[in-house]
Amino acid sequence: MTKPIVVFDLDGTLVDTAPDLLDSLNHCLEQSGLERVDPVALRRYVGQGARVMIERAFEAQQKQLSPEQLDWLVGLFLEHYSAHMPGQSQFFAGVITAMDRLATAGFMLAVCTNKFEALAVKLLAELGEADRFATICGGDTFTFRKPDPRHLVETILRAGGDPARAVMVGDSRADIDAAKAAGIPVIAVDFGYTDLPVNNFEPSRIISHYDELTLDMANGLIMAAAL
Ligand SMILES: O=C(O)COP(=O)(O)O
Ligand SMILES: [Mg+2]
Repeated sequence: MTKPIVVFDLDGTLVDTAPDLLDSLNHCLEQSGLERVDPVALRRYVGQGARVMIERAFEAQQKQLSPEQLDWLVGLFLEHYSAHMPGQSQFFAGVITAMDRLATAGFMLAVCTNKFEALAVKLLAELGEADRFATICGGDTFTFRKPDPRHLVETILRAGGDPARAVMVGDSRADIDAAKAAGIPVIAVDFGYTDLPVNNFEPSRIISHYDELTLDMANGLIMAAAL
């Protein structure tokens, strides 16, 4: 039988990337003559990739943004973010041990993120963990991205997994909505980047630390989904 799979979101779920996203976003805003944003505001802008993050920051300051200027800023963001990687970004507490536990028990692991694929691969490689994932799919890997359920389903298929034996772990509405629309159970972490608390989006489970992501939890969710 196909191995079961756990698919992780990246920003705010696997890795605490906020300080570096904030630095690079503020670099872009400064270059455009806008005010810098703080870590609290950043949580409202992250989740749909860099392009949307920049658009949201402009909207919040009621500043116009032409398509050409947005393209230029996305390029500037990529250049700055990529050059400073891995910066201050770190895996969340307990997640490496949790992934070890899952892999030892026969689970495949994958990443489904709205970050650009190249940035996600580079970040995980620089943190020394890219090889443990069967696949790393970004917001530009397909023609659709979370909350579109196909982003998650296609990630699972690319990893060689079965969507009927899968669990998603995420921090935002996009993750939870994608998983629910795909009929895949979803564990939400409550320490990630979201403006509203994750319980509003009704995930299958909520955890506050990766010690709570046990084999029983993952197996139980897959079994319940099959009923
Ligand atoms: O960078 C973003 O905006 C979103 O990235 P995530 O899907 O890994 O949370
Ligand atoms: Mg996230």
